[in-house]
Amino acid sequence: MASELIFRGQNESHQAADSYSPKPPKPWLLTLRPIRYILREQRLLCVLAGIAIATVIFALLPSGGHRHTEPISFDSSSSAFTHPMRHKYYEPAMVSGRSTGGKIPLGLKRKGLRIVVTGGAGFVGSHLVDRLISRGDSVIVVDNFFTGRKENVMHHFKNPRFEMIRHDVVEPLLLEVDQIYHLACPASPVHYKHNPVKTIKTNVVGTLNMLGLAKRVGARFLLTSTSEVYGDPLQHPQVETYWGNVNPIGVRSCYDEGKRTAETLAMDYHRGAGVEVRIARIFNTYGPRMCIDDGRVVSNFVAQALRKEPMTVYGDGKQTRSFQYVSDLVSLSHTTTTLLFLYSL
Ligand SMILES: O=C(O)[C@H]1O[C@H](OP(=O)(O)OP(=O)(O)OC[C@H]2O[C@@H](n3ccc(=O)[nH]c3=O)[C@H](O)[C@@H]2O)[C@H](O)[C@@H](O)[C@@H]1O
Repeated sequence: MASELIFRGQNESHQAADSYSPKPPKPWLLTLRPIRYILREQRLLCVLAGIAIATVIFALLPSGGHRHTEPISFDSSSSAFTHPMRHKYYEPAMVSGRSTGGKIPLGLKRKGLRIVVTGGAGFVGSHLVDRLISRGDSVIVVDNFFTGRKENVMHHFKNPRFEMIRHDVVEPLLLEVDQIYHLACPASPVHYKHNPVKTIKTNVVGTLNMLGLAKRVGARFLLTSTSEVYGDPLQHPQVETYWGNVNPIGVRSCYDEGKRTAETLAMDYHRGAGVEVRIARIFNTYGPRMCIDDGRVVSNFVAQALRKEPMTVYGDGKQTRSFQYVSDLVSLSHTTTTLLFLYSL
């Protein structure tokens, strides 16, 4: 009995000890429980979520805190940190029409633009490349060397801001650039009549490819057109609103109509796809690096004069042209890219 009593007593005390009376649950512990579970069991998920949150935070923060705020004037007596600095600093974004990005400490020079010059090894193109490089831009020359020559740009070969690609614009090309100067095409009658199909293909397909590139990367586009879009003009001098008098089936049509189509394409990409385009109608240009066998009147006359040969005047000699020196053209083309839509040079 005693043992029974003892046993019962033990049993009772055990029961008393076992009788579970939970503490009132803390509500915040209940909410933490699933989080603790996720932290313990889904570590990979947590790491990924952390990365995503950090990415969102860094993307929302401005990359250069001072860029979207008023410049801080460290010393009211000094103008060095006030508006002139901001003006200088904002300039590249305005020129390219979009931000050049990156964190640039105050006081550093503006970042140059990345520019592709098709036909950049040619007579006009190489002078344009000189101008862009001296301005501080990075230039990629694309040329198939049909009329262009490496010698025209070889003085830039050691410059890290210069690159050259042997490429025919008739084939597509993908480059990350801010601006496209599209000059590639034989411009002398001797050259373009030599291969008319290639000439019109360069003007149409080549321009299409370069405009496609401009659209894709958001680059500003300059088309170098020609006075030949006026054909045999009935109006003198030709104003930009004059539509011309062009023979669509003549021996010069590959160039004349090719450039007219190139202009149409440029304006359609502008209206239809929002590409920023400029068109420069270039007249008869002369200057250093012009090919001696260019076939145009200035090079012919100079070459004949140097050889002490008689100068050949075609027709009755009463025809007129507008002539310009290449450096004048290059500085105007550069202005045109910044300012105008259509410009007869
Ligand atoms: O002046 C222009 O706007 C255009 O010049 C050239 O076209 P073209 O007018 O035929 O240029 P040139 O070959 O230099 O001829 C100019 C004039 O001089 C004459 N000429 C040319 C060469 C020559 O040895 N002798 C000569 O009398 C031509 O018959 C023509 O009337 C180019 O095809 C275009 O790219 C350019 O835009």
